[in-house]
Formats: sequence, C-alpha cells, structure tokens
Amino acid sequence: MGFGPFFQQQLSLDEFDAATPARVTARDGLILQLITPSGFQRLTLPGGWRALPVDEQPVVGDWLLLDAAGVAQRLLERSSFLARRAAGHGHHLQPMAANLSTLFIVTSCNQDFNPSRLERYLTLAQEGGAAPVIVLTKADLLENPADLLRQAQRLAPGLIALALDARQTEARTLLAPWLGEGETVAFVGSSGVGKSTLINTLRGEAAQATGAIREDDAHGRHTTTSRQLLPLEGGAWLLDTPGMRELRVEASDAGLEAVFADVAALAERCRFRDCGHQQDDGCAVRAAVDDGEIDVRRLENFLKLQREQGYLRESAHESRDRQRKFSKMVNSAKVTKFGRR
Ligand SMILES: Nc1nc2c(ncn2[C@@H]2O[C@H](COP(=O)(O)OP(=O)(O)OP(=O)(O)O)[C@@H](O)[C@H]2O)c(=O)[nH]1
Ligand SMILES: [Zn+2]
Repeated sequence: MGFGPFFQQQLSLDEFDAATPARVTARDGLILQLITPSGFQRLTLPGGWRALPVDEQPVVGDWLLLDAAGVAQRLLERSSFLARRAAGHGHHLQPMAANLSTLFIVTSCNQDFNPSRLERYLTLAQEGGAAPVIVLTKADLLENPADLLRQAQRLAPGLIALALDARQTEARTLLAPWLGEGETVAFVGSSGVGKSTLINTLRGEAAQATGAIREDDAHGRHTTTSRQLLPLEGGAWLLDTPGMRELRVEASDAGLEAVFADVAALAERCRFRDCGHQQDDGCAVRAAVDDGEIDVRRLENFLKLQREQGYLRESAHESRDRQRKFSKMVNSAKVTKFGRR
C-alpha cells in the first residue's frame, strides 16, 4: 500500500500500538473510501474536518490514522501533494492527489508533442514533489523517436523520457522501474495521447474489472462508488481520478525556477537585476538564445508562464486591496452616520 518508513516514522509509540493507518482511495464530500490492512471500507468524516483549509483535508492518496474505534484522528504528512490553482478565483487551491511517487507526463510522438505544454506539467510535478517522467506514446508511428526523446529530455535538468507503443505489453517492462511495490503513480496529458490505452496495458488482467465496487450504504442500499487508487501488477498503485486526467496546469514560481534552471542561472548574470530578458542590453539570457544555447521557444514559454504567475499573484493582491478599500468605506460611512465628521 505504500506505507513506507516516511509514514511509519510519523507515528508516536501509542499510535504505533493502537492506531490503524488507512489510505484514501476516493473521496466524495465527507465520504471517504479507504483501504486498511483488513480491506476496503467507507468512512464519513466528522463535519469538523470541513472547516479545515482544503489542503489539510484528505485527498486521494492520503494516509489517515484511525483510532481503535475507527475514528479519523489525523492526516499523515505527505511525501508529495499536487494541487491546481484555479485561475480567476485568486489563489483558490484544488487538491488533486497526495503521496505520488511518480507523475507520468504523457504525450504522443505526433502533433501533440508540445515542449511548452510539457514544461507546464513539469513545473506542476516539481512544485508538488512528485518525480516527473515523460512518456512519448505512439512511437510506432515514427521511424526513430530519438530526436523527440532528446528534445523532451532537455526540458528540465536530469529529466527522463521514454518512447513506447502504449498498446504493447513491452510498455510494462519499460515503466517497471517506477512501478515497484508500494509506489504510487499517476498519468497526465491531453486527450487522445493514449493514457487509457497505456493504463489498460499496465493493469493487464486487472483492467477487465473496473474500479467500481458495489457496497451497502448506511440505509442498506447498493451504491456504486468508483475507487481511484487501483493496484497495478508490479505492486504499485495507480491514482486515476477524472480531475487528474483532465488536469490543466498553471505555472508556479518554485516549479519554474527548477524546470528552467538554465534560464534562472543565466538571469543571474544579466546586467540589470530586474531584467525582463526582452532587450539585448546586457541580457545574458538573450545572449544565450543568440548563441543557440537556449531555444527562443523555451525562453518565450518561460516568460509567459512567469507572467501568468504574476497575474495570479496580482489578482489575489487586488482582491485583498479591494476588500480593504471596501471596509474603509464602510467604516467612514458609519462615522458619518453618527455625525462625528
Ligand atoms: N499507434 C498507436 N496508437 C495508439 C497508441 N496509444 C494509443 N493509441 C490510440 O490512440 C487513441 C487514443 O488513445 P486513448 O488511450 O483513448 O487516449 P487517452 O489519452 O486516454 O484519451 P482520453 O481518454 O480522451 O483522455 C486510441 O485509438 C488508441 O488505440 C500507440 O502507442 N500507438
Ligand atoms: Zn536578461
């Protein structure tokens, strides 16, 4: 189930004796599907949990400690956490997944291959703490995917990229290093790149039975709930939520700096501290582009993601500002009303 030393070490002696670790396999409102050492079970979270900030509430992949009576005690600290920031709502966070070891970023060897989109996904993985692996599907449609693989590998320091035919069982062998006992993985990528095909290949026999299970709810009715954490053949867990598959990504500051480490390092050498890397005047980044060291496309995507990041921050700031002005106005209106002006 992936309950390794990282989680074990978070238990106190008492908890070690009396508490049961349970992993969240799905969540619907306050209803959690859990897997525990004694099997799958369903748990309604006490309402108080809802008052917690969203990122402190259980999400698929989380480890929850249950006391002897089966009551949820606390969430264990996460090894990774993917959340998306919904644009337009300031910094509203939408938790996606917890405790992923690997995020497979899937793209195909044909028209879908888009370095800028991959860089976006990479910043997400980087910020969340899940190790990214790029998977190029439909390799069978190319004579030689080596060139695309090289392009993909260059997108972040130390990045691994693989090319495969998602329909062939050989894909299992290629991905096996990331699918060992207790690992938790997820797949992201645009529609049609072959995620479902690949997942079916990896699940093998297990794929025939879907994630849906029938259970009796509190009123004795049969309900069908979909588990979103599914066992794979090598002992790994696949985290497969609708949100994960449809993930649209926003850039993040920390993620940007890591994925664009080359640009960030060059930027240190620009003549002006606040260099926007738009003009050649003393700009080390532009110079690297001219020397062919960095793709123009990569630099432009970096600047674009950085701008988006700025907008998000600004909109959160603006809404705070607006609120402040509003309460000021309300206060001064009160003062006027009582004739103190
Ligand atoms: N030739 C070839 N075709 C593939 C490969 N992988 C997937 N396909 C085909 O591509 C089409 C789309 O694959 P899906 O697995 O449905 O893609 P998806 O990413 O799950 O798409 P959504 O479900 O829309 O998110 C299907 O017709 C697959 O058979 C591959 O490696 N090689
Ligand atoms: Zn510059």
